[in-house]
Amino acid sequence: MNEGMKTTTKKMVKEDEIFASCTFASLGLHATLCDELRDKMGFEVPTLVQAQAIPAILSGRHVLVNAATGTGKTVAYLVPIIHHLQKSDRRIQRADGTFSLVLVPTRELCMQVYETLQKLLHRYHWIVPGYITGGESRSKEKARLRKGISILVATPGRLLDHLKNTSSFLYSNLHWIVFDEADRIFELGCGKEVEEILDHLGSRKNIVNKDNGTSSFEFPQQNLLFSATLNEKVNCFAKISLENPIMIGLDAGNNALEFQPSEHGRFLGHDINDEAQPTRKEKNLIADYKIPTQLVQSYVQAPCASRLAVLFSVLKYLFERDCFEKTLVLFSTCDAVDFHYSLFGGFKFSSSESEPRSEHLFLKCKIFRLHGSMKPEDRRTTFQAFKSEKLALLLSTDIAARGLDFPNVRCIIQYDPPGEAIEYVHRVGRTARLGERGDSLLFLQPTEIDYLQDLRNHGVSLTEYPLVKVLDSFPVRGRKHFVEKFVSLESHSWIMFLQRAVESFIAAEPGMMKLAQKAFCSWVRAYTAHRGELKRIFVVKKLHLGHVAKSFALKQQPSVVGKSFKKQEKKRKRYPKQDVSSSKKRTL
Ligand SMILES: Nc1ncnc2c1ncn2[C@@H]1O[C@H](COP(=O)(O)OP(=O)(O)OP(=O)(O)O)[C@@H](O)[C@H]1O
Repeated sequence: MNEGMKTTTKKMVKEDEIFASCTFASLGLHATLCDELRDKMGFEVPTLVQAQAIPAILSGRHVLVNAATGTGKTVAYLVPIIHHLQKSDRRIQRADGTFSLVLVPTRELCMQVYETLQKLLHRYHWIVPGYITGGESRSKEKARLRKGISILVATPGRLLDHLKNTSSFLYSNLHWIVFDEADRIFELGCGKEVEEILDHLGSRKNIVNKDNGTSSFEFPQQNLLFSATLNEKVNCFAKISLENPIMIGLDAGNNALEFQPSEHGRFLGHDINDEAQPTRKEKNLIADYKIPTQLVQSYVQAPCASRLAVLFSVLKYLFERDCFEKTLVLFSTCDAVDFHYSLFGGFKFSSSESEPRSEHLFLKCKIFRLHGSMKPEDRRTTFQAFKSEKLALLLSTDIAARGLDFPNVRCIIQYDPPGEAIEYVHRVGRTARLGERGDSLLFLQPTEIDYLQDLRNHGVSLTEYPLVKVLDSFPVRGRKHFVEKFVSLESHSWIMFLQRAVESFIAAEPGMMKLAQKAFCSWVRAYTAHRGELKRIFVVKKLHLGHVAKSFALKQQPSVVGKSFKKQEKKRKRYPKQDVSSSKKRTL
């Protein structure tokens, strides 16, 4: 382990691989905005992607940006929009309604973009930022929309709701539509919503433009697509919605992607949910993923029955020996997050069984949890608290996997593997941001090891984490143990000792037992939801339910689990597609 995370985190990136050798002013931005970037945000020079994207957006062309996680894409699209709005001949007013729409896939990302906007607009009180997102009070949102929001950040579902039901929402001046995390927006079943949104915006725009051409910009409406990963749906959407776009961050070969001539602003009549077969060129576009070069990526091979004890040990090691600042652990379901949150927060332990009074909390760091079934208020509090903590652990579903910018997260642990390799990229992208150091650790069971090949196919390779050294560093019953010959993880004395202690803790706490059983059921359900090619790697039939039970510190597999699992399997066979998408949504 010492050789693992600790030494590898020294892998650093050179400044000129992240930052450009020019100034914000030289990109054509207004002097006041440059001051704002320096004084309010602390940004002295643009990042490489900002140096490319800002002039491109200022030029009025459609833009598609593909850049690694944590390279400053948010500012890259917000700043040119603010530049145009602040220099408009006639000061824009709230009564003018919405000029720019930023679509994002999650509530947390919505808040994050909104906060950045607030800072950037500090000196431009007449440009009003706002957000609308699921889980908030509709009537308060309606009131805000009625007053007028110049730059609106929104999640697709709630935006569509207001487009249909809030007559006072004025968007006849809409000039920019930004798709942040574009590929994610088109996944999660949002593709249809996006199409409907564009339908509303497109048709209304035509009608209003006929009556009053209030647009004060010299170029037509701009569409901007941003993501660290692209997929076929984005390609398909880009082809029909971007006219003669500037493409940034696509390799020379990929730039050859042929864009069909399209009527400007034409979004409709093309179903972006169609499983269109990508052409060879489009396949090239999604072949290799951009991962921060300084990120150190490892995997650990842990048999199912020992997974929990391994996770516990790695976390203890990270916080106590390596003094990692912040760590994010990703799970496949909300129930799994709840279970581990309660367990990690309550599990006390003594390394000597004969002295139970010397028990102390096993993990001594602050622990947070984040998932889609929490109340919006709790989600917001966690999000803010984890941001400002110096040393903490966040347990989350994939809700934290995209776009979120938590400072000083040093390690990402994927306890449950992601689905598509694309998700792997975004998950690990929560660390090693903007040239900072970072580590990631992917848990795999021995039966899942082919997943590494799937990642390699996308140019992502991982090294094995030196687990045994970590385990050997923990004393059992007050004594250091030295394993002469390593047989198997399950028979490692520390793992056996810890597993027994956790199982006894769960057995003695009825509340914990319930959480464990619930988490178990949904974990198995989520496992069945792996799609396409990945079904070959994450084979449900290979799961040993007794061992899975152990990974939730249950001494045996509860009968209810077996029934639920069989029912789920039956349902899956009957409605394969429907089941997959609904499971995928539920996990957030
Ligand atoms: N020019 C700059 N100088 C210094 N810091 C910057 C600059 N631009 C952006 N940042 C900071 O870099 C971090 C990453 O930015 P941002 O969240 O926009 O990245 P991203 O590319 O959108 O990442 P992801 O793909 O994960 O969404 C943020 O903390 C942001 O404040």
